[in-house]
Amino acid sequence: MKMERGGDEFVGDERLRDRQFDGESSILSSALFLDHVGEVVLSVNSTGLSWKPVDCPCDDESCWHRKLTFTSTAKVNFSDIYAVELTDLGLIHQSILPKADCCFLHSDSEMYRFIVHGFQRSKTQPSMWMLAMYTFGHKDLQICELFVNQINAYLSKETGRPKSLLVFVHPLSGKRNGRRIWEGVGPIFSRARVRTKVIVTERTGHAFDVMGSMTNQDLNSYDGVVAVGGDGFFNEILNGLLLSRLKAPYPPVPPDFTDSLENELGNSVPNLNETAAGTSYECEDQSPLLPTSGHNQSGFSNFKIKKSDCSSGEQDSELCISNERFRFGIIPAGSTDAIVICTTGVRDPITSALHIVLGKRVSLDIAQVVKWKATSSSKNEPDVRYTASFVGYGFYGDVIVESEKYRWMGPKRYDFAGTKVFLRHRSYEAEISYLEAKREQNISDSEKDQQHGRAGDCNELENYDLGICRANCQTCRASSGCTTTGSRPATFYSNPGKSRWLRSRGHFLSVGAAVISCRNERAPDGLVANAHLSDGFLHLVLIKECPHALYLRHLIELTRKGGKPLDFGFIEHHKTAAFAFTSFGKEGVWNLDGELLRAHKLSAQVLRGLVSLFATGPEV
Ligand SMILES: Nc1ncnc2c1ncn2[C@@H]1O[C@H](COP(=O)(O)OP(=O)(O)OP(=O)(O)O)[C@@H](O)[C@H]1O
Repeated sequence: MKMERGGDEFVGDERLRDRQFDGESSILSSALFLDHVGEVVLSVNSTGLSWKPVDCPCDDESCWHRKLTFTSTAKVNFSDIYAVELTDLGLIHQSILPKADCCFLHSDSEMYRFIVHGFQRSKTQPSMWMLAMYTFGHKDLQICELFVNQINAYLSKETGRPKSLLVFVHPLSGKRNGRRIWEGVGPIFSRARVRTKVIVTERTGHAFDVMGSMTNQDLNSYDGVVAVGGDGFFNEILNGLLLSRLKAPYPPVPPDFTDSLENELGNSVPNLNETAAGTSYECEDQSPLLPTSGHNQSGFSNFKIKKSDCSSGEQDSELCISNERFRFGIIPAGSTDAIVICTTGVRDPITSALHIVLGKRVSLDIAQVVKWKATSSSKNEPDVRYTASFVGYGFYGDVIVESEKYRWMGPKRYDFAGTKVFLRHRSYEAEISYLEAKREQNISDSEKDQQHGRAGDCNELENYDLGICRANCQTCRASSGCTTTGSRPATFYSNPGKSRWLRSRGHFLSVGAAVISCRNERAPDGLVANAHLSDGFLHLVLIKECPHALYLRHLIELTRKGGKPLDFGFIEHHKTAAFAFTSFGKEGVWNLDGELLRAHKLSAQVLRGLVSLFATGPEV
């Protein structure tokens, strides 16, 4: 049989040849059969695999093999390979190319096989990663084993890939198919030999309780935690980890905000403006993610920094918790999945699973939100939460209240509730104070100029990429003081004294603070198209009372790709590191990732690059 020729041809010293591809000498090279293609010479070098068709022996100018197959070498880098596995004796299929008598392409044959597992980017949507499998066969089992061992040896040198993960699966998330989604991607983890401890949640708060009760030593045995669910579920896990461990200073607030709390609480309210300034920091080693922390006499929380881990000069404001190893992962199964869309570019469980097993890494800002008083008449009791995506008051809270009545509708309940709340058109009186971003930080003016085709005064801003956040985003790198290794010390806003407090008071249909752009399938560019994953800013979006029709136009703009939902006179958009909120009169509710929070007085700040995610940022 012709196909056997390739298997028999390379014997003894000839069997494994040293060849050159792309100028780099290969370590291992041999003729094998590639499933559905034909006979190829496969080579391994330090960067990856490459293969080329064996030369066709015929002189026939019309030979399909010569014409169609391969003038070029196919290549897969190790960074794009997540597993290789030896399989049983089995069929290698004939070429899918037209038959040609002169070449060895026209019959299936049984041989030993191994499969290289990698991925390919979708041609139409580069952020979408699709599984790719290359099955090679050879008559000699030893040849297959040699390749598998060599490829495995290189894969083990790939840095940053997780070996052990804690996985929470929310079975009722989104369309109630969290479990099925996990079963769909589970084999990717087992092929990549990532150990997974899987917990299928049984109730709200289950994942929070598990995360909160685990010791740091337990957490240290994992390289990260994966949520199979929606944004709310991820934030529950995030809070389970942070609330019991991170004692961050409360957000800075304007003096009158503190005064009004102090009047009611006496000395028990810390002077928030002094919290961070002048404190010293150190890190605790056992924590997988977080620094040790402690309260000073006035009740503030002090971060501690391990100086050797931090590269930026401004150590007094740095919190060194950006652990390179420990990361979060999200496999989308929810109703919105905005965090996944903003961090991978698509809402696709396979893409997310690949980002995780390949050990991708991106830093994420986290907002710390403190509810001080539930209602104007209730007691002051600071209650801290963390969010990776969005907090909203007014319209956003009312939609959640309304949608809870229609849970049985599944994700469609948000549309139904949204319409009802929109028709109601309720506004709430409130005062919002926010820290002015410094000129060189506040690039929104310049962003607006760009949008409108004006040059803008960009002198101070030339290092910033003013576009949208994407993989290897220059804005996030520049503003985080990223080191050459890509590590980013997490920081909190430490010096409010240097910035002015600005304020806005009025009747608002909604008050929202976005940590990220919040892109989703309904709002393809998100609420704030140019928000970044880790630039250290919140985007405050204040929508003032306005005619119904104008509000509808804002909502329609939100659903349009390339729309300008914030370009309306009744909308204020401020980039800020922190804000404080007080309601007057009729009180609305806050929506924190789908969870309701009653807060008459609330403050929030961004913690820059606090956590890392298994993701690259969108490839757009
Ligand atoms: N087994 C469970 N049964 C009921 N509720 C659960 C369970 N596990 C988790 N939850 C709760 O469900 C909430 C919502 O989950 P999740 O975010 O996955 O779904 P979603 O609201 O459909 O999606 P999205 O947040 O993307 O809109 C979580 O905050 C969590 O507290």
